[in-house]
Parts: sequence; C-alpha cells; structure tokens
Amino acid sequence: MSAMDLNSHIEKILWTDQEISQRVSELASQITQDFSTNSDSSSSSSAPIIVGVATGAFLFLADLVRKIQLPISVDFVRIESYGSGTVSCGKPKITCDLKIDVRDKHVIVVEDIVDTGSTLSFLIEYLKSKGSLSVSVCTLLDKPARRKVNFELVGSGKFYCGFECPDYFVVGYGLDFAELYRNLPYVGVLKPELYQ
Ligand SMILES: O=P(O)(O)OC[C@H]1O[C@H](OP(=O)(O)OP(=O)(O)O)[C@H](O)[C@@H]1O
Ligand code: HPA
Repeated sequence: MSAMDLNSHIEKILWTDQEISQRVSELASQITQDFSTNSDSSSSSSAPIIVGVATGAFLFLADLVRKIQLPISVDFVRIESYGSGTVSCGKPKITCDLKIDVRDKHVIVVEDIVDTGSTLSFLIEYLKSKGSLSVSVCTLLDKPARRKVNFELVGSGKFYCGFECPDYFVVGYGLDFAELYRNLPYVGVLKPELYQ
C-alpha cells in the first residue's frame, strides 16, 4: 500500500498538521503556566506525571511533552475497549499498567480523543484509587455529541482540549481504524464505506 492509497481513504481533513502543531504549542504553554504557578510544582518531587493512553496518544504526547517547560515524568497505560471496530464495547480494561507510582503526585492524562467517555472515567477512577493528588486531562479531541459516561477530575485537576470534534469517526495523528491510519500527519474523516 502506498502513501497515496492511505490519503485516498480520507473523506475530508479536519485539522492539518500545521493547525495541530499550533494548538499543541498553545496547550503546552497553558500547562507550563498552570503547573508553574503551584509554588513547588517546578521541583522534581512534585512535578506532574504525564500519563499517555496507548496507543492513540503516542504522537500527541510526543509533540506535547517536548513543548512543556517543566521537569515532568512520562508513563503509559494501555486501556482498550474498541477492539478492531468503531463502536466501544463500553467496558474498558487495563492491558498494560503504569510503571511509576502516582501516589501523592499530580497526574496529567494525555488522550487522543474523548468519545463516549468510558475510557477516561475508568482511568480517572483508577488513578484516584492509586492516591493521585490531582488528575488533569489533556485531550487532542473531544467529541461531546457521543458522550455516555461523565467523568470528574480529581483535586485541582484541569481539563485541556485541543479541538471539539464533530460526530464523525476520525483517524490520523495517532487515531486508528483497525490499527491503520495512525501515521497520517493530520486528522481526517474516514470514508464511511471503508468501515460500514
Ligand atoms: O471515550 P471512549 O469512547 O472510551 O473512546 C476514547 C478511547 O478510544 C480510543 O482507544 P482504543 O480503545 O481504540 O485504543 P487505541 O488507543 O489503541 O486506539 C482512544 O484512543 C481513547 O482512548
Ligand atoms: O473517532 C474515533 N476515531 C478513532 N478512534 C476512536 N476512539 C473513539 N472515537 C474514535
């Protein structure tokens, strides 16, 4: 399969790589500012832990952390609920756990997309049960039209969102359909005939 073939599976581009890069810079500046104002968050003992949700958040996280000017730590958790389809089974499960102890730490969860909300609400509850001091969320996309499960941030946690996503199944910049399209540099709408 050539690169041209992948692009031809996309109905329309919603956000170009330049638009994403600009927004990622803005989010990183906001996070840097918010977590520097907490007097001791710039020392490594209370620096936030960035928890990426694999696999989808890998590109967003890589770009975001390089623009955050704080002594952060990075870890990943793998949570799956979509299998190879486009519909959440609604029962997320952790298939690869954290390495870093999040007890008494500020955590920033990095997601590619919040759709039904079930992955995020499950992960926030998990981090809370592990004793995180605060849980913030930084998601590239938020698709509120599909929300089924609400989530509550922990402590002084904040919600950062790159773009509000219309109600389409989107791929690219980490987001997949059946493990494909993650390497597209933009976010676009997959042609419905490819998954319906
Ligand atoms: O709000 P929700 O309806 O829970 O959907 C959001 C989740 O779905 C996707 O993960 P997926 O389970 O497809 O795994 P992936 O990251 O490996 O693509 C995405 O990366 C989010 O983690
Ligand atoms: O629109 C989407 N695209 C890819 N993965 C997803 N997981 C939840 N929603 C989506």
